[in-house]
Amino acid sequence: RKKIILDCDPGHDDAVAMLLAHGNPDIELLAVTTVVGNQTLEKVTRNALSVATIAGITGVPFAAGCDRPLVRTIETAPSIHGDSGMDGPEQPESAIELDPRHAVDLIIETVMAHEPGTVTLVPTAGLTNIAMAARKEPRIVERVKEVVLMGGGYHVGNWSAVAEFNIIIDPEAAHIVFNEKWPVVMVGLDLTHQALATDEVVDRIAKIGTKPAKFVLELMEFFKKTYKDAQGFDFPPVHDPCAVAYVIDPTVMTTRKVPVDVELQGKLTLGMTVADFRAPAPEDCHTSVAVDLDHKKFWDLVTDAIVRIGEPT
Ligand SMILES: Nc1ccc([C@@H]2N[C@H](CO)[C@@H](O)[C@H]2O)cc1
Ligand SMILES: [Ca+2]
Repeated sequence: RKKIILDCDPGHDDAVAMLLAHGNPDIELLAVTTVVGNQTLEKVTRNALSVATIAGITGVPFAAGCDRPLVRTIETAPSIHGDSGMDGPEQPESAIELDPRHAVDLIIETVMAHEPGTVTLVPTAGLTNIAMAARKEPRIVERVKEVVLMGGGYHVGNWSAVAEFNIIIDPEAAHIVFNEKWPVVMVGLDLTHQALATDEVVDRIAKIGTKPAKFVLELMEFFKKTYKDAQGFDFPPVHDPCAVAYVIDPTVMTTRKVPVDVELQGKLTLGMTVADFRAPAPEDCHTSVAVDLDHKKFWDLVTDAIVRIGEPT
C-alpha cells in the first residue's frame, strides 16, 4: 500500500480527496493535517473532523497546523467554499479528538518514523505546513518518497490571471517546496479543470445511496453553484482528489518532467508556477507537471472509494 500524509484545507474538494484516500484499498492514510486556506484554520480543521466522522476514519491522527501564511496576510475563499469552508451539507458534530501535536511536528515525526522513500506527502492546500516542516527538519526532504501536490498551473490561474489559489496565498512557502530537492509532482489547474463533476458523475454518486454519498452530493451541489456564479463553470472541477488519484494509479493522468519555479517578485505574476518547456528537462530536474486526465478512470476511483466506505455511521 502507498503511505500518504494528506495536508488539506477542507474545502469541498479536499473532502472528496479525504474520502478517496480513506476508501481506496491501495492507500494507507498515515495522518491528516490542516492548514489555513479555503477558510480559517479553525474552520477547515472542524470540517476535516466532520468528514472523518461521516467517512468513519478512525485510528488516523488529525492535527492542525499553521493558521496564517509565512509572510503575507490570510486570504480565504468564501466565494467558492462558503462561510464555513464546506457549505452545503449539514455538518455533524465530531467526536474525534485532534492530535495534540502541531501539524508540522506530526508530519516530521511521521516521515522520520517510516522507512526512507516510503511516505508520500499529498498537500491539497497552501504549502505553509510543508515549507515549515522542511525548514524545521531538513532530513525529511531526502526521506520523503515524493510530494504530489494539488496547486499551481503552467498555463492556468484561478486567483489571479496567472496564479492558482494554493500557491498565491503563500507564495514563499510554495517557493520553498518547489526548490527543495525532493521529487514534486504538480497536479495543477491544467489537469484539475478536466476533473469536472458532470451530471453523469453526480448521477453515479447518487446511485450509491449511502450517507457518505449523500454528503458528496450536497458538497457538489453547493460547489456547482458557486463555481457557476464565481467562475462561470457549468460543472465544478474537483481539484484535490486528482492528487490522491495520481498516488493510487499514476496512469490516471499524463505528466511531463519540466523545471518549475514560483514567482515572488512580479506585480502581475506573484505566485505564478513558471514551467520552462523550452528545452528538454535537465537530467536532475525534480519537478513534473500533470497534463491529461483519464476522466473515466479518475471518477471510477472516486465512486469506488465511496462504495467501499459503505455506511460507517
Ligand atoms: N476558486 C477556488 C479557490 C480555492 C480552491 C481550493 N484551492 C485549490 C484550487 O485552486 C483546491 O485545493 C481547492 O480546495 C478552489 C477554487
Ligand atoms: Ca484544497
